Amino acid sequence: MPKIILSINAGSSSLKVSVFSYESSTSTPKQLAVIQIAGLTAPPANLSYDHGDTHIKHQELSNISGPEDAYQHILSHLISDKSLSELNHEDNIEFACHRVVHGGSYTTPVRIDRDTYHHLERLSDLAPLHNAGALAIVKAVHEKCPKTTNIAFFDSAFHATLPLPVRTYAIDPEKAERNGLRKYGFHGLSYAFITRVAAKHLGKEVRETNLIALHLGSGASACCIKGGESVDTTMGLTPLAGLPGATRSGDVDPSLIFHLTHDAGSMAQSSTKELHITQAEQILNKESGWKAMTGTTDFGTISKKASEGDERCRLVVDMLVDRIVGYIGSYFVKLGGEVDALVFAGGIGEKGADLRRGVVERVGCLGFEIHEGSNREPGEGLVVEVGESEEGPRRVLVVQTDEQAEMAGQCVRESDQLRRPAK
Ligand SMILES: Nc1ncnc2c1ncn2[C@@H]1O[C@H](COP(=O)(O)OP(=O)(O)O)[C@@H](O)[C@H]1O
Ligand SMILES: CC(=O)OP(=O)(O)O
Ligand SMILES: [Mg+2]
Repeated sequence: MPKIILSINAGSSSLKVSVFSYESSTSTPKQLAVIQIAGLTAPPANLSYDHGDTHIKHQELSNISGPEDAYQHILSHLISDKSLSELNHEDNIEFACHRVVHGGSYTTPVRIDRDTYHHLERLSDLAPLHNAGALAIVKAVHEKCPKTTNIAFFDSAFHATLPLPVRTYAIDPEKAERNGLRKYGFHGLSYAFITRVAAKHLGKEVRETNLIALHLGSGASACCIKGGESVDTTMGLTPLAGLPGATRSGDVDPSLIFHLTHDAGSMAQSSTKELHITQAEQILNKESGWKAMTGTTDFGTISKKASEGDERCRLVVDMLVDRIVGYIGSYFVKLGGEVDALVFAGGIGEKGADLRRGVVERVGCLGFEIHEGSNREPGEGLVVEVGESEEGPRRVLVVQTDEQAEMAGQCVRESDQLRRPAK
């Protein structure tokens, strides 16, 4: 009887769940269904579902107010789908894999027990848009599916290889050490997936592969990958640093916040007993980014309006391109010019042809060149070439990144170990 894995990805604007089956720890997990509720930050939320012959796209949902609600809805949907016979009861789920954005000092997946749960709870303040939602779902799985083993996979783990000078902030070293104040980096499950599939596509070993990878979704980041390992990334102590996002400012002068509000340090209304968010964090994480500049979090709409002459939308697109090319330049230097490919991924990276063209044109001086036809219509496939040159260095790729598949793959490989409670 195949075993079932539910792979749960709580992003800042969406909840994505993939259902996998597997036979043994040496087999490849088989994807059975993918279900997603998007638009959590821009109601109404909408559901998409793909399983066998059932394809639901953008079915509007009312009464979904957050990731926990979204999870309950997804679980009932999966269980009531009679054609998904492998999952007709909660007890069928052996593992639930949870994408937890901030893992602090954890560098490998961990089985979630009472201790790890409380440890992760304490990290929630560092990733206020993410960890709390993921933990609410862990709780829901624990209550609804008591036979399921919960495993946390960390977005920060891929960046455990960041060199000391890169991960160090120029602050008091003792205070930094005591409080864990350093660059962690995020979107690591996505970068691990991207590195593996891009290396395979390029016909190289992972340990020989150098990439400049861009994960551009509601949260956006870039990563410099040398010999298959992260050597720099744009997010920092929290996912706020680096590129701007849907509701995040990205990098600003740290003093700016004191000019934007007079009570930066007081607790925001959205704070709860479990989660402490200051006004400063609330404004920079939830009330900034392109939502603040254009009124929408949907970059597809912004991009379209920009091409129709809307000045604010044009500014948002140009600003994002400006920040991205700055990081590409920096990472190109860090890789000594030895770059196998520039990779676009995440909702915007995968769907935003105009943005890809804008970025690649600006880094033309480094030898990258877009192929207009394949960029417009990238075609199907996990890895697609959109650059002019399809051999040699300076390739431009679009990767359909899949954080859920990354977790399921790791879970299967380590299933014998993960099944056992920690000593
Ligand atoms: N056609 C499009 N062009 C550019 N961006 C798009 C398009 N369609 C969707 N997007 C953007 O993709 C983003 C969602 O990306 P995704 O990686 O799924 O997000 P999350 O951060 O929630 O995981 C949204 O900001 C959405 O606006
Ligand atoms: C870390 C992060 O920003 O994740 P997401 O893009 O899914 O919001
Ligand atoms: Mg995401």
